[in-house]
Amino acid sequence: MNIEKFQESMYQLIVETSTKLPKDVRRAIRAAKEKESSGTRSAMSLATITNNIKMADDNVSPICQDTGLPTFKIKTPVGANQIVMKKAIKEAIAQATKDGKLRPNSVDSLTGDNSGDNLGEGTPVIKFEQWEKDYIDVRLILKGGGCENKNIQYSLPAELEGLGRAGRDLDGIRKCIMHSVYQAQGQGCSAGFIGVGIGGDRTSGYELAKEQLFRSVDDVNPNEDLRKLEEYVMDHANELGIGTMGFGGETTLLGCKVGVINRIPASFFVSVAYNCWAYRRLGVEVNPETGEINSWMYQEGENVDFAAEQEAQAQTAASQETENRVVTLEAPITEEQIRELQVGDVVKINGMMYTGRDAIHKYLSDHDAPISLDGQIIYHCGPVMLKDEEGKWHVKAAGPTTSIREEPYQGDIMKRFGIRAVIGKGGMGLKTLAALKEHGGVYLNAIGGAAQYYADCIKSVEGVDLMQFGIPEAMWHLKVEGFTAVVTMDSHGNSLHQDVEKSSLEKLAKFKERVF
Ligand SMILES: O=C(O)C[C@H](O)C(=O)O
Ligand code: SF4
Repeated sequence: MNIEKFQESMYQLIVETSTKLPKDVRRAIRAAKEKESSGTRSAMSLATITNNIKMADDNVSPICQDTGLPTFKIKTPVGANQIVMKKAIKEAIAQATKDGKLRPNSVDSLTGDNSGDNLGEGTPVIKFEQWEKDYIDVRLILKGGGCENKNIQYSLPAELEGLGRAGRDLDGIRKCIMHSVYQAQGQGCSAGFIGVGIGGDRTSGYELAKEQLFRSVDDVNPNEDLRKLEEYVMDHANELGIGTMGFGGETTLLGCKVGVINRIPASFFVSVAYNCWAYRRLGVEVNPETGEINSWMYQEGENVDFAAEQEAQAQTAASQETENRVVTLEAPITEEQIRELQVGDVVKINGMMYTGRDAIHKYLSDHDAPISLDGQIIYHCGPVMLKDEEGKWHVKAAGPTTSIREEPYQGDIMKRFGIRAVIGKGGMGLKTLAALKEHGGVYLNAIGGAAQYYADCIKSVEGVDLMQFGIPEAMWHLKVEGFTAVVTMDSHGNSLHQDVEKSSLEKLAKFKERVF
């Protein structure tokens, strides 16, 4: 095979997957958008999401800054050399990382060192299988960490919150799936897609669940029981009211695909792979002699380019036609300014903010801050950054990361350094809520996955500290303009996340009765 050409084809596949959502996913997102009434938080979030999809198309830049753990599934004709193919894929991955199409995401689990090129022990994942056909089928999924953390595996029989007993039958499986959507709340950047694997052991069950994410959103399950189950879940999961980003709303789930394999008598696993709206998976058919792409997969049917939606959003933003109050903030922020904010307010930020995520929060819990954070804003974000020839940094993608991971540290750090606002996504817990009240702080929810939209709000990179933690984990000093987020936890003890969790649990309990 022409291996240079094959490497080029793999590079194309990687770039396309990271920057362009497949057609079936776009249609599902458009349908969700059409269901939300205008002016609501969910409608505003979906408008930002569709705008972001269009920006990623135009900029050929990552849809979301978390480009995940690249996972390749490859089927080859007998005799194809898998060793050289693997090497070419790794080189294509390193090149795409260098070009800012992938974030350096491969981290040594013991030392925390980022390899910088996405290559390392176990990354990327490349799985081969042989088949009788005469072409190579390569599929790629870039599934980010936030939604991966919301995967869940049930061992039946089980006692489920809100739903009671789930037994070893189709109805027990139904309960697990409904519960999996509930437990994800908005933290996996809902509205999401789920792949479900019934049976197997813990490993093959999860494998099967992930495999389902390679199915087309609008296919029909050939197994009659599973078809009914998928339809049931799609009909009812949205009644949980979790909505986009967990803001409450009409659409919580965009797709549900279920597969089944045999199990052994003692084990009965239901494994769920949760994928965010930024459902980046594509595939190509490759000629095994020339290494060229014969055709692209998931490209049937209508394409939605979201150009009209982007236009409409520009008009809405201009007239600020939202049912919420819009407040402009610029750091340093005073306690009085924070105390005025209420859950539901839309905040537009100008001026400085500092990124800080997992490594920084751990570091700040027992070190001094490299700069004064008094009155400042911390952004839970691990951006994609590129350095130009003059050594100047540029932001290529910069959406929020899941905030709940910082729950053990956040409140103490805000109090100790005088931080007034944190921006992230998915909300935080009771410890942080209490600290916000005591200290006078606010939690702002940005739209998860909207990495192009937020990169555009960042006007310059003014500096960086703690680079030893690697690009996603360093503390970037960012100057922003018109950076929009929603107050979802205020200094008066209110939390939209807590409210949505409570109401969705009540709604979940409605699905307790046997259906199958
Ligand atoms: O690592 C990130 O940038 C985000 C992550 O995918 C998340 O959803 O929390
Ligand atoms: S930030 Fe959200 S959209 Fe991006 S990978 Fe994480 S879960 Fe997905």
